[in-house]
Amino acid sequence: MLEVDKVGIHLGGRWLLRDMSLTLEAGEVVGISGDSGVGKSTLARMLAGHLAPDEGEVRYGGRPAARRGPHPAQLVLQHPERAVNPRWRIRRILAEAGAPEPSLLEALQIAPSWLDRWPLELSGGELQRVCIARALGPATRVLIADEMTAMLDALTQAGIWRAALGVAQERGLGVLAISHDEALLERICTRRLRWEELRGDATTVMMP
Ligand SMILES: Nc1ncnc2c1ncn2[C@@H]1O[C@H](COP(=O)(O)OP(=O)(O)OP(=O)(O)O)[C@@H](O)[C@H]1O
Repeated sequence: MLEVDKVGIHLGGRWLLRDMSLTLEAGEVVGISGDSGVGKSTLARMLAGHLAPDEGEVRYGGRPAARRGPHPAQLVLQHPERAVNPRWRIRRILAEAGAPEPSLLEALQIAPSWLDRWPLELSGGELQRVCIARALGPATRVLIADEMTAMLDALTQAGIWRAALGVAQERGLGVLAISHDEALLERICTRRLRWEELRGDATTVMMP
């Protein structure tokens, strides 16, 4: 599904990431945790095709992502308001990934009445559901959640993860969850990795 093979990223005159490897199988929910500033978000951006690696290779289903068309790995960030155009109505934001399936909107509990609103007219949790729906277009194989629910209360956080993991499981997607919230990762992940384990002789930590 996803193979990260000894990738490195050189930014700001230094190697920010080097010799990082990781595999993610269909249906897995892999959690990555690590100290602040080590490069987790940079790795997430690279996996979603926002940044090219300076060495190594990332493969999706055995080959690099196609240059055209939707990227197979889609990234959802912590702040949904920074991930949408504030001058677009929700309907148009969702349409960036093609017309969303009504069943997807239902699974994420996106009310039809939201579609004609502006981003500012939704709560943070509601707007994050929209961003997740946009990330779960038909071509998506991997969902990368970078502190996806960090700013939300526990109840909203649980509801959003339940919905996102339900869709991921139904479609056999791989999920990479990056978070400082150890309790959350323990709840949702099938496998966990500490940042140090992505380097060189990686070993995995299996969760019960
Ligand atoms: N374009 C860039 N040029 C130079 N340095 C950068 C660039 N982008 C990020 N960095 C630096 O790379 C380091 C890693 O940033 P990143 O956001 O990936 O860390 P992180 O592990 O996700 O941190 P946190 O857990 O605090 O979110 C930081 O020191 C950041 O300042």
